[in-house]
Amino acid sequence: MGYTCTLVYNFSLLPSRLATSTFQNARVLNLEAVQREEISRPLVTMSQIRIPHVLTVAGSDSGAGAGIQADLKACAARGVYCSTVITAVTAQNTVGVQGVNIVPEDFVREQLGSVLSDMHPDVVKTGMLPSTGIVKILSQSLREFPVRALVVDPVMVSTSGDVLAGPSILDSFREELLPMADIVTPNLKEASALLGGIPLETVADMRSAAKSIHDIGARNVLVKGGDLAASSDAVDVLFDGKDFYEFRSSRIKTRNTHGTGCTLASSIAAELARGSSLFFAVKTAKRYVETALDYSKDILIGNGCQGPFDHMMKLKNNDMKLSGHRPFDPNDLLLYAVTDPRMNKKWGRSITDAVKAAVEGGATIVQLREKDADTRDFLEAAKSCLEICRRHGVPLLINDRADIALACDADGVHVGQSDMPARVVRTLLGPDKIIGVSCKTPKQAQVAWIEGADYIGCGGVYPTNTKENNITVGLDGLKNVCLASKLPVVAIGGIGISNAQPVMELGVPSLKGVAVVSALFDRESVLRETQNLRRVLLDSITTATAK
Ligand SMILES: Cc1ncc(COP(=O)(O)OP(=O)(O)O)c(N)n1
Ligand SMILES: Cc1ncsc1CCOP(=O)(O)O
Ligand SMILES: [Mg+2]
Repeated sequence: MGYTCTLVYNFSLLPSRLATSTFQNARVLNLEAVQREEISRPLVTMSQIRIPHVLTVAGSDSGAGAGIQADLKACAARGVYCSTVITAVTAQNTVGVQGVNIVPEDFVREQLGSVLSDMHPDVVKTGMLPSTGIVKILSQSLREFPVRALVVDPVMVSTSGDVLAGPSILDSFREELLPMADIVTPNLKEASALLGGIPLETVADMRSAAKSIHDIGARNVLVKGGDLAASSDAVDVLFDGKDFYEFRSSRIKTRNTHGTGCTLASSIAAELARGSSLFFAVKTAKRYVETALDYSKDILIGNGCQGPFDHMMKLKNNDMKLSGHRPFDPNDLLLYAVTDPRMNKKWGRSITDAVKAAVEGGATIVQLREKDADTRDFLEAAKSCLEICRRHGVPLLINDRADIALACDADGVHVGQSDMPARVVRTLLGPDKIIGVSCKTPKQAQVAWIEGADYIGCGGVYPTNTKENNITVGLDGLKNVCLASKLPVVAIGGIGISNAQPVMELGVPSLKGVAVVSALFDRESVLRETQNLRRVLLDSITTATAK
C-alpha cells in the first residue's frame, strides 16, 4: 500500500516563475519505498526541482585551474550541476604538467555508464580525451544515452605547451566526435591541427577554418583567436553553418589565464543546459570568462607563468535567479522611463508612485536618475521601486551609481562617457546585469561593445531642457550610431508623443525604442502619458514592419 504525504509549500516565498516550475516538478514522497529501503529519513514535506546538469568528460588538473576542476567551478558559478567522468589524472601546477596518468578505458566506460544511465545530464562537455579508445567509448556511450547537446573542446596541448592528447587522436575526433558535436571550440593551434596543420594567422583564416571544421560535421564551430598575433583585441569567430559572428573583447593583461578554454567550453555547456540558444550561450559564456579574468587579474597563486583565476568571483548570479531576474531582452528598450526628482516634486508625487504609474502604463524598463539624492534615501527608494518593477517583470536600472545597484541588487546600471567605465561596472556587477552606455558617435558605440555593455543610449535626439548642455545629435546622428552599433540602441532626448514616430521609423534594426523623462514625468498623469506613448510606439512598429 502506498501512502502519500501532503506537499506543504510556501509559494509566497518564491517568484512566480520559479514557483510554477517547482510545482510542475514536485513529486510526492512515496513513504512505502522509503520504509522498504529502510532509509531513516525525517518525514518532512519535500519538493523536487530538476536543475540543469552538465556532465564533463575530462582530465583532472591537480592545480585546479583547468580540467575537471575548472569545469566544476564554472558550472557551479553559473548555477548548473556538474557530474564528472575523469579520463586522466595530471600532476600539474602553474609551471606546467609534471605527469599524466591515463585512466584505463574500461574504467572510463564504467564512469560514463554510471552517470549517463542514472543521472541523465542535459549536456555533455568534453575536455582532455587522451586516447582514441576513450573517444570511441565516449561516442558509443552517447549513442546509447543521447543528451540534449554535446560541447567538444578539442584539448590537445596545455597552456604551458605540454601535450595532453597526441596527433593520433585527430582522426577519431574527426570521425567519431565532431559529427556528433553541437559545438566545437578549438583554439588556433587545435583548429590548425584538425585541418592538417594549415597556418591560421588572420581573422579571415579563422573564418575559413571554422567553415572547414563545420564541413567535417560539427554543427557550430567557435574558433578562438586569443593567440592571434595580428590583432590587438581578442577575436573569436562563431560559424553556425550559415552565418559568421565575431566576438571581440579587449585583451586583459594578466598571467592568470590557465583554464580559460576549459572554462569557456563548460560555461557554454552550462548555458545550453539552462536552455539558452547557442548564440546566447556563447555570448554569455564569453562574458562570464572575461569578467572572471578581469576580476582575477591581480591574484597570485603559484610561482609559474600561468596562474589560475577565480571562477566564483564574488558573484551572486544564482541569487538573481531566485529574485526573478531574467536575461536582458533588447525589446525591453521599447519604452524606457527615466525618473526625475524635480518633476516628481513639482507634481507632488513620490518616486515610487511615479515608477508604479509608469510600469502600470506600460513602460518596459525603468531607470532611476536621482542626481542629487542622499545615498541612503536613494538606496531605500531603489529598493521600493525594485519591488514594484519585479512585480511587473520590468527591469530596473540605476543611473551612474554602481554602488546603489549592487546594494539593492538592481538589474543594472546606465553610465555616460564621463561616468565609471562600462568595463569596470561589468567587473563590479558581474556578467548577468544590464549595462547601458550613452554614446553620441560610432566610435563610442564600438568601445561600449568591447567593454561589455548590453545597450547604447543615443542622444539628445531633439533639444531638451532635462539635461543641461547636452549636445543634440539629431535623427542623422542617431542613425549613424545605430548603423555602426553591434548593440541595441535606445534613443533619448526631447522625445514624446508628437515626435516619437520619426525616430522609430528611421528603419535601422538596432534601434529598439525611446527613453523619455519629461514626456512621462513632467505631466499630470504619468499612467495616461505612458499608455499613450506606448500606443504610438507600437503603432510605429506595426507601420515599419508593414513597409
Ligand atoms: C537610456 C539613457 N541614455 C542616456 C542617458 C544619459 O546618461 P549620461 O550620459 O551618463 O548622463 P546622465 O543621465 O548621467 O546625466 C541616460 N541617463 N539614459
Ligand atoms: C538624460 C539624457 N541624456 C541625454 S538627453 C537626456 C534627457 C532626456 O530627457 P527628456 O526626455 O525630458 O528630453
Ligand atoms: Mg551619467
